[in-house]
Amino acid sequence: MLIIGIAGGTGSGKTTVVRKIIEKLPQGEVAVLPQDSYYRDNADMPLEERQEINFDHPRSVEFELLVEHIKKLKNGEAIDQPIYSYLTCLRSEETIKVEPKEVVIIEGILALTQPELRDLMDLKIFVDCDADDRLNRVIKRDIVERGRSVNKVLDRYEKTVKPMHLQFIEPSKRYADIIVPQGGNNVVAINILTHFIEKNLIVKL
Ligand SMILES: Nc1ncnc2c1ncn2[C@@H]1O[C@H](COP(=O)(O)OP(=O)(O)O)[C@@H](O)[C@H]1O
Ligand SMILES: O=c1ccn([C@@H]2O[C@H](COP(=O)(O)O)[C@@H](O)[C@H]2O)c(=O)[nH]1
Repeated sequence: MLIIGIAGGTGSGKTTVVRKIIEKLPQGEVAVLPQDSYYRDNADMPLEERQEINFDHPRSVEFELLVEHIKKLKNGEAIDQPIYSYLTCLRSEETIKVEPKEVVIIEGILALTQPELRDLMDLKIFVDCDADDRLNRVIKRDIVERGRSVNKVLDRYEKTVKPMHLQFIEPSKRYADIIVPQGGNNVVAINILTHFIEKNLIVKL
């Protein structure tokens, strides 16, 4: 099993890079563990309070469960991956059964900040993108997909997203084996990564 970590700021293009890598690999070879699925369940808090949580701080994510799940997959066991909603800021009662695959991708803003998680990764990638481009994309995306207003997105960006990016995410770039500028648009980087993964699969089979 090849375990790949893909980190980078919000809106940097992590999900797009993952999608483009998967498209190029044989079907059914890849399992994706999005860090966002592991946001802690704060069902005991009212919605207004949940919406004020600092979701860009490592303590907001149940990394213990993510690490446990990766270890299980490595051990050949299936996992029940949580489902998280950005609209309600809650975990669903349902889960997704994820079977062990030849390639496991862990994708998320804080994926390279945790030593125990990094130690499980065979390849660490940081998707790099200018802050103004990321903010531009996040405004558009959060209005359409996450039920936010422009003011709400800008307010969160100033209060938590930007400071946490500078404190935790940007410094985690030093742990990356490969830094990918221009995210999903970087055809050369996507091809290099895909070839690396394919080569490792052939060696392991
Ligand atoms: N190179 C790009 N140019 C313009 N928009 C992009 C680009 N890459 C991603 N996007 C868009 O920006 C948003 C965030 O991209 P995404 O890949 O989900 O980033 P992340 O997973 O890092 O938050 C999505 O709506 C996506 O379609
Ligand atoms: O309920 C939530 C939980 C998280 N967020 C924000 O999402 C981004 C990380 O997701 P990406 O897909 O990598 O952009 C992070 O900045 C959190 O603040 C949210 O808006 N609502």
